[in-house]
Amino acid sequence: MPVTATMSAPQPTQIDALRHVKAADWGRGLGALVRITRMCFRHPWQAGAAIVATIVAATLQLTIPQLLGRAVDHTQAIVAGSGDAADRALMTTALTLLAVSAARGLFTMVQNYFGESVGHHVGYELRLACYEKIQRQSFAFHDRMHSGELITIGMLDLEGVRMYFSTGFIRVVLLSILIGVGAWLLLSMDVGLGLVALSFVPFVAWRSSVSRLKLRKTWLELQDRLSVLTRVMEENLGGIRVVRAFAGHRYEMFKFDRASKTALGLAHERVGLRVRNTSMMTFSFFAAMGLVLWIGGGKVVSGQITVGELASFLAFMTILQMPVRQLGLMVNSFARASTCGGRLFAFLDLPVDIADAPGARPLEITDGTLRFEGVGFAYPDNPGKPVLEGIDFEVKRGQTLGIVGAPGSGKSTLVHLIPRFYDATEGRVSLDGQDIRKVPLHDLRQAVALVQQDSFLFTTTIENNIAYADPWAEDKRIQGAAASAQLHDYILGLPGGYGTVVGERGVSLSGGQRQRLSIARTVMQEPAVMVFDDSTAAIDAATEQRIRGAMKDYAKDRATIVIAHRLSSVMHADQILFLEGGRIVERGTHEELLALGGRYAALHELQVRPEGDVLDDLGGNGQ
Ligand SMILES: Nc1ncnc2c1ncn2[C@@H]1O[C@H](COP(=O)(O)OP(=O)(O)OP(=O)(O)O)[C@@H](O)[C@H]1O
Repeated sequence: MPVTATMSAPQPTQIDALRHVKAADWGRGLGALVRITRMCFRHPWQAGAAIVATIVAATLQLTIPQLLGRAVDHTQAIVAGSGDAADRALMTTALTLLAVSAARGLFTMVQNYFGESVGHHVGYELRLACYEKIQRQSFAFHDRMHSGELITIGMLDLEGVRMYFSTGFIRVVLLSILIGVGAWLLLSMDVGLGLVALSFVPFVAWRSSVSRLKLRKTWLELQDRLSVLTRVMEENLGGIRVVRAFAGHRYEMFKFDRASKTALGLAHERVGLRVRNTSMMTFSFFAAMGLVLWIGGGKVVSGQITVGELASFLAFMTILQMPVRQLGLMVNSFARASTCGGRLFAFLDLPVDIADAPGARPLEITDGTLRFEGVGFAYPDNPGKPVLEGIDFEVKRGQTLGIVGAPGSGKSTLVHLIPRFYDATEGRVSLDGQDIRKVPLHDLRQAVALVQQDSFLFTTTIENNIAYADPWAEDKRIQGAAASAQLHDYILGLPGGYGTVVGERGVSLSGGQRQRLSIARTVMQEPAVMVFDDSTAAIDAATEQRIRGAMKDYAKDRATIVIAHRLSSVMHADQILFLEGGRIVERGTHEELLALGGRYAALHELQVRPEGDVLDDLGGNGQ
């Protein structure tokens, strides 16, 4: 009975929403900040130590201006001839100042160390979670999400979240104490002068926050540009052969230059903004300082305050200047963490559509029979257009099923349903009677091996590439698998033998050698169902036959599916399916299909008869 898939795939709209997480999404941003803060406090010792150290360091820092003021007054007393008592007082104050500065340095060190440490722990946990999510997401997700975008989330967004604790949270504690208590101390010394001394604070705090938010906006745009640049570069490197073959370097340079120019423009804008704001903030600070000197000087002359108290005011202002300027950094850190965290968590929270069903029972292989019953499938981005319809077949252990059909007829899609790269949208796929959606994915993928069209190789030794499914396999087994794939002698001829490292994406091997290496890798897996998806296209017919001969015994223990455009690759199969527009339009053995005189027979005719004869039949003679 047809079963309709019920699991919820990440909908295209969810992926688009993730792509467009904006700074203005306050609800999501606030949620992200709460979540990051909770993650930070999952390391209570480090977080607690950082907060306590921050409070102590800030308190110590606030005593410095008062000590300085006192030292100035003692010095004045010495100058006025107050004698030994003033001398001793100056010495004590100087030593206290030294001790307070050293202690403050020490606590700042503890604050930085543990603050960073919390960030690194959170970064580590999120990095693993991201990587795991990427591994678990379905092909449907990866079809829609470019790898450059995933790298941006996993690297840049993660960095924004990682920095939050030390540059955002801890800074709130530090700035609250420094600005709050500092302002109170200033005002309690002299309200009028205190207000003048603090006059630069609102302006600098406002400028710093506004400019940081503007810088943040340009940073987000820059990040978008950088992600485009990464994508262009990644595609260029991946398709370097196509670029060279088509002499496409000028066009590639044009694309890269266009993206780089926008990034350069944004970088200039950012520098301009920063320089303007720094100058304005510095000016307002020194203007306030000038006023304090002017008014405070008058008060000293009139005897309302001492020189030491005036010095304290100036020292307080200097100490306050930095944290007030850093308000912008703090605001930026919050804004960055909320957007980056919003996007990161939106990604981490996306549903995984292809996953173990609740209560999945272990897969039990008995007869090794694969069955498709009324299977239909449509890709998620085009649900109204089925790519497969009404697919029924059965293939047993020891049997071979051949699949042929024009490009785009749905052959690869069909076999991608077996290891659940995608889930059928109609009907049922079963292995030994067990619905493949109801068994653990790990069991299923161990039982199904797929040699794909694109034979991807890891940048490691040939031996490691072959033994990917079983890294602890004995050399004998690895060499046996290579021999079945007709690759053993070739590997022995290489300078490093099985230890030869194949280059990035296996570029140092030819297409046919790469395909044979993928076949050897699949042989190592010892699956119940083995699928060759046009994986001998780059191998000559004679070698392919030798591979088939060498794998005869091996094939007895498993069901084999072979997709091929070359009919000699499938004519030996127990059953051949001819696909057209996602439907099986013919089925039978090679002989039966030839006798039928339909599409398969026509294709056979095309492949075995000389080209001239075929063109004659088609109404042309090739002239
Ligand atoms: N990831 C995808 N997302 C959306 N549509 C897809 C995707 N992959 C394939 N298609 C579409 O599904 C149809 C069947 O493609 P499929 O790759 O299964 O054909 P095929 O018979 O294996 O072709 P070929 O012989 O060229 O490998 C095609 O129309 C293709 O455009």
